[in-house]
Amino acid sequence: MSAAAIVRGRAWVGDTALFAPVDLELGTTGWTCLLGPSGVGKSTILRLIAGLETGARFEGRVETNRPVALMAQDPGLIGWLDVTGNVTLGARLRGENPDPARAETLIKAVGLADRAHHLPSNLSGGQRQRVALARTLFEDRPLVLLDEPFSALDARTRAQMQDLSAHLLDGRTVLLVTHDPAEAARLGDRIVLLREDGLTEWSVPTRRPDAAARPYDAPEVLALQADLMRGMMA
Ligand SMILES: Nc1ncnc2c1ncn2[C@@H]1O[C@H](COP(=O)(O)OP(=O)(O)OP(=O)(O)O)[C@@H](O)[C@H]1O
Repeated sequence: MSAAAIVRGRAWVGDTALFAPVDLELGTTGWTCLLGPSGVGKSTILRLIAGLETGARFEGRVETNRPVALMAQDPGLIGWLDVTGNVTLGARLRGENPDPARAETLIKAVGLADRAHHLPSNLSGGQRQRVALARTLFEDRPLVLLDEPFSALDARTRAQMQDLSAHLLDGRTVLLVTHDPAEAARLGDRIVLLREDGLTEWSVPTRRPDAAARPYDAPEVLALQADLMRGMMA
């Protein structure tokens, strides 16, 4: 299997079809942005790839051939661990000795250096989301699934975290679920829209620079954003 992940099939919740047959193949590198209306099944696709329980019945084929990190919508932080403890949780659960310097660098990179020893209850929603992002980046996996990872962030911080993620996840396979056409226009090497009738591949006219998000104010990015918005409104 040359792809990093494959999802082929359809899903039901109870007797109701969630989406028509989908055929999604993720390459060995690059960002695929998945957009679509609320409740259509985007998180379900991520959870299927991650091998986790979903609320849906899936008939088809799911394959992955590399270690996965999933950042779910809910940051899922452990309340009695501080920021550093949460960022290094996965490594510690696996019985590894997490590299403190790497954790510190990532915590600084997400703008939380002065919060490293705070508990989640003392953080804002956006700060908690950045802890979850740092934890996902700390996992250092070749296949990374991000479910609305920047949704709680202000516009400036969101752009900064998009830049950081594009840089740190360069060369990985990333599947990003987002509701934000501007985000997809900055980050997508591929953009796919999921609707009840299945997946539609969106044309992405410009190549994304290596290890960088597209500039948020570039005319071609604004045009792609508008085009996506029109597609989502249709
Ligand atoms: N644990 C569950 N049990 C039953 N139904 C569920 C469960 N989780 C999700 N669903 C249903 O499955 C459908 C798809 O949910 P999913 O979270 O995949 O949608 P989504 O496209 O990611 O939505 P959003 O953009 O709002 O996050 C929804 O109708 C939801 O109500």
